[in-house]
Amino acid sequence: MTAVSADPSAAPETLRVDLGDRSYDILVGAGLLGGAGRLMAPVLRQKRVFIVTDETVAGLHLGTLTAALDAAGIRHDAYIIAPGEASKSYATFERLLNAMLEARCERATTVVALGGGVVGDLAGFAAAALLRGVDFVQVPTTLLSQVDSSVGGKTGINTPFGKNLVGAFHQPRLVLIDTDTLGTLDRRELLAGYAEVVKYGLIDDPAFFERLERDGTALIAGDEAQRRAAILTSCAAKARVVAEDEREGGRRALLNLGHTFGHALEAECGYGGTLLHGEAVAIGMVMAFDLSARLDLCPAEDAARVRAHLAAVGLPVTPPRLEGARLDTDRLIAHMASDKKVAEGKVTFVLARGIGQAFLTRDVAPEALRATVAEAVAAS
Ligand SMILES: NC(=O)c1ccc[n+]([C@@H]2O[C@H](COP(=O)([O-])OP(=O)(O)OC[C@H]3O[C@@H](n4cnc5c(N)ncnc54)[C@H](O)[C@@H]3O)[C@@H](O)[C@H]2O)c1
Ligand SMILES: O=C(O)C(=O)C[C@@H](O)[C@H](O)[C@H](O)COP(=O)(O)O
Ligand SMILES: [Zn+2]
Repeated sequence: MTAVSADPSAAPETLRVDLGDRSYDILVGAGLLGGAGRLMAPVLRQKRVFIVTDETVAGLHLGTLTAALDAAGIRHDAYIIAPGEASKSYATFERLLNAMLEARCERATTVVALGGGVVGDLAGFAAAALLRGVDFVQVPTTLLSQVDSSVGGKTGINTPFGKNLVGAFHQPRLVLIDTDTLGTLDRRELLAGYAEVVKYGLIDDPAFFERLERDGTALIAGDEAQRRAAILTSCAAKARVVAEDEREGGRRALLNLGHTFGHALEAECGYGGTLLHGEAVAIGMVMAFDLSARLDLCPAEDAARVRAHLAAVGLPVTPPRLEGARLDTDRLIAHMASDKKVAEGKVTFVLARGIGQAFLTRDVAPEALRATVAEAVAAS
C-alpha cells in the first residue's frame, strides 16, 4: 500500500469499508462536524440520535454537533461520561444503557459516539446491546480514534481480567472524521494516536514508515496536510484488512502488532492514565521487534529503526515504573495468557521479518519471550 498524497485544500474525502450489507463510508475532512446533521441524515432510520461523549469533548465540541443536528431537524439526547480509560467499565456500561432506556431510545434510534476510542468502544458496545442492537455512527475526535478505533467495528470494555475482554463486533453505519477537532487535542494524546499510525507502516507498508520517519515530526507539530494524508492512509489500510477478515479469523490479527505486550502493560499499570493505550502500543511494538530480532527473524537494524523513530517523536519505548518500582516480568507474561489471540493455551504473537513485514506465529520459545520482557523492564 502506498501513502495517500497530502493536499491541504482538498474537499472531504470518502473511503469505503466493504462489508456487503454492512458496508459504510468514512468521511474525512476539515470542519465536518458543523455539517454533521446533513452528513448523517442519509444513514438515520429515524430523525433521532442518542449522543455519547465525555466531559472534555462535551465542553469543546458537543455544541457544534448539536447545532448541526438542530439545523437538520434531528432530535438528540446526550449522555456524558468521565474522560479516560477507566470509563470502559461494566459500571459505566450499565449506567449508559440505563440512560438510553430511560430516554426511551427505540430500535430505529442511532447512537452517536463523539470522542476518542474510549467513547467509541463503549458507545459502540452499548449500541450492540441496546434492544439487541441499534445503529451507531462514529464521530472520532482523537488522532487514535480517527486512524484506528472508529473503523472496523471492534467495541467493548475492559474487565479485571484484562483489556477489551467483553464486547462485540458491531460495525458503525458511518464514520465522520473532522480533522479540525485535533486542534484541541493535547500533545500526549496526539502522540499516543501517532503510535497506531506508525503501526500501519510496520505491518505491511515500509514506504509509509519511511515517510513517517521524514514527516512525522511535522504531522505531530500540526501540519494539516500531513495529518490528513496519514489519516487517509491509515483508514484505507484498516478498511482493507477489515473487509478481508472482519472477525479476526486470521489476517486482522496483524492490527494487533505491539498489543500483546501493550495490553499486558496497560493491565499492569491500571487504567488510570499512567500509560495511555497508544503509549503501551509504542512500547509493545518495540518489544515485538526486539523479540523478532532476538529470534533472528528480523535484522537488528530494523528493530533499532523502530525504536529510534518512536523515541525521536517523544513516545515512550520502555515500560514505565510504578511509584518508582519496575514492573514485574512474570506478571506481565501472565497477563499475556488472557490475550484474545490465545488458542489452545498458546499466545499468537505478531512478529516481523523486517519493517513492513509483520506476520503471525504461535511458535515463540518461552525463554526468548522472557528475555525480551526482562530486558525491557530492566531498561525502565
Ligand atoms: N476498537 C478499536 O479498534 C480500537 C483501536 C484502537 C484503540 N482502541 C481503544 O481506544 C481507546 C483509546 O482511545 P483514545 O486514545 O482516543 O483515548 P480517549 O478516548 O480516552 O481520549 C483521550 C483523551 O482525549 C480527550 N479528547 C478527545 N478528543 C479530544 C479533542 N478533540 N480535544 C481535546 N481533548 C480530547 C478525551 O477526553 C480523553 O481525555 C483505548 O481504550 C483502546 O483500547 C480501540
Ligand atoms: O481493529 C483491530 O483489529 C485492532 O487490533 C486495532 C487495535 O489498535 C485495537 O487496540 C484493538 O482494540 C485491539 O484488539 P483487541 O481485539 O485485543 O481488543
Ligand atoms: Zn490499539
